[in-house]
Amino acid sequence: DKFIFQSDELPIVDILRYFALCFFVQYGAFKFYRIVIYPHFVSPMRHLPGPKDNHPFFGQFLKIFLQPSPIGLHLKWHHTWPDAPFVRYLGLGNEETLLINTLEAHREVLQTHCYSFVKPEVLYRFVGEISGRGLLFIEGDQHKRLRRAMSALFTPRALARIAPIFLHSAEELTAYFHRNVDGQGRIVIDSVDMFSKVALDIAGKTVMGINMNNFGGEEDPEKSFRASYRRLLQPPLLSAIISFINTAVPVRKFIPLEANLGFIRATKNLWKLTRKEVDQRIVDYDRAIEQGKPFQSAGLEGIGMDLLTMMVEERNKEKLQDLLTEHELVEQSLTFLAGGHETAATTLSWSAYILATRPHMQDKLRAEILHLMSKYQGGERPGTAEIDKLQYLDNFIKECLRRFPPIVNTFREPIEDITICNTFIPKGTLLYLSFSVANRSKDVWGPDADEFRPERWENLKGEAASPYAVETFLNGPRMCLGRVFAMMELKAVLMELLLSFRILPTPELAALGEEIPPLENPSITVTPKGGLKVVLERLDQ
Ligand code: HEM
Repeated sequence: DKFIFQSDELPIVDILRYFALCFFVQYGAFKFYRIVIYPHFVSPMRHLPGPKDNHPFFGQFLKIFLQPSPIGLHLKWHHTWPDAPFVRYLGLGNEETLLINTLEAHREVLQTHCYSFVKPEVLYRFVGEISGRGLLFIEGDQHKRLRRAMSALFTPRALARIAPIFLHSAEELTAYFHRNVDGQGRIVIDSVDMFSKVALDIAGKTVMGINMNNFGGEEDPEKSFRASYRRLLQPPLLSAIISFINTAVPVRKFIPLEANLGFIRATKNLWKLTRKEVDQRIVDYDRAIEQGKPFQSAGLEGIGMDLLTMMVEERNKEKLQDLLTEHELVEQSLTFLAGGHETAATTLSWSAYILATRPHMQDKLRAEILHLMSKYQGGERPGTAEIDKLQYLDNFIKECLRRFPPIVNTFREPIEDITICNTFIPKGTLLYLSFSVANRSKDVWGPDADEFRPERWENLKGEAASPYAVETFLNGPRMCLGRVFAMMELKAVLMELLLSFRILPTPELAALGEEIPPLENPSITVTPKGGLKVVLERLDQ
């Protein structure tokens, strides 16, 4: 009996062992092929130009993060092979990655063959946890449909309903500075932290019609939007490292360290807070309509209209309940909040840095604004259409967005084998788009591409006149939907600030001269390392 029992059992155990062994041998052989053999001896892209000093397993992955700047290595490769449409390098596990390198290659990927590319999962793991899937991550026909619906919120008419909020918030900001100046009419601010608060305050009002009150009151670290975003966007080093590893290998769920758990808690909190607002808005909006009253978000005090309410309006008007489900409204609100606030904040801190270190630009900008203001009296402010006509302000912000694009990079991946600029790219290859590479090409912008020169926008020539010469908002069907919105916001804040305050460098900043401050790395945004302090001095001082 014993013998029969054993002979029945053994084959199952043996079979399992055999399968396990086969699985591991095959997996090991496959990984060996993908990591060692394929990229070096088989890949059709192996002869493309690119760095060859690869680590046997990490490729260039570690080097990118050990640089003093998150954009340095890609810029260096661009300058080494300026004419190559793509620069090939190896990432973690020798994954082949193509840096989109020339203007033509950008146009082909983003416009001509836009829908042959999707955003890879790696990008979702990079920002999607914070921004939600929303319009940013939806693909193909679904994207076309949602984009059409969302575009209704960004027409000039729709933006005119939102714009007064920018001016109002900018006035609130300067009032806050006035209240907090010292006896000499000065206040030292960390522009990174301060503008992050400002931009989130504006996003709270314009996206969801709520007052996040980032300039006053107690902050509950577990509950406020601000605390959650700060935890996610300015994470402790270990948390940032885990996030970067998570983009390559999805390990987030398996790391029980506090640095990771804090990230997960902050993300959950953002979703919870946003869902609460969306659910409430749908109820309040429907109630107002039933009662025949126009709906107005409580946080806006009648100043303007927010995107969430406009989405609910649009969903009712156009019968879009299948497209704009409650879940979709949450995702979309998160996309607008995340997409709009840290980007604008980063641009404002770089603007403050430039204005503090280049006083002649500040004087010129203020003179232009004061000239416009001379037409208005008694605290009255021009509308956004008038502000938009300020040519130097426009050039200044465009140059800021060109020279300091706030986002480090984005990714694409072809959904089929494709040939772009005579380069065969197999399905699933990772394409890396560096905003700084696109915006700072010397071939396009000339030898002074790295200099900050607003005047260059007065007379764009040759390739610099192409929309693809600046990719800060991207181009083509997946271009940023909030571009005009963002420009209005930036102009309103800078205008108000320059009307009341002189921006001066701190002694540390003055010591840097025109040298660019060091940057955070790793980071999603191009942000000065450890913040960037400037002094604001009342103009009447
Ligand atoms: C300086 C400010 C901003 C910058 C630099 C910026 C940049 C970008 C970039 C580069 C993309 C494309 C990402 C990709 O496809 O990989 C994008 C997409 C998007 N942005 Fe912005 N953005 C800014 C402000 C805003 C604002 C204020 C909003 C909304 C209130 C917004 C909403 C969106 C949306 C909805 C998309 C997805 C578009 C689509 O895929 O169809 N952005 N943005």
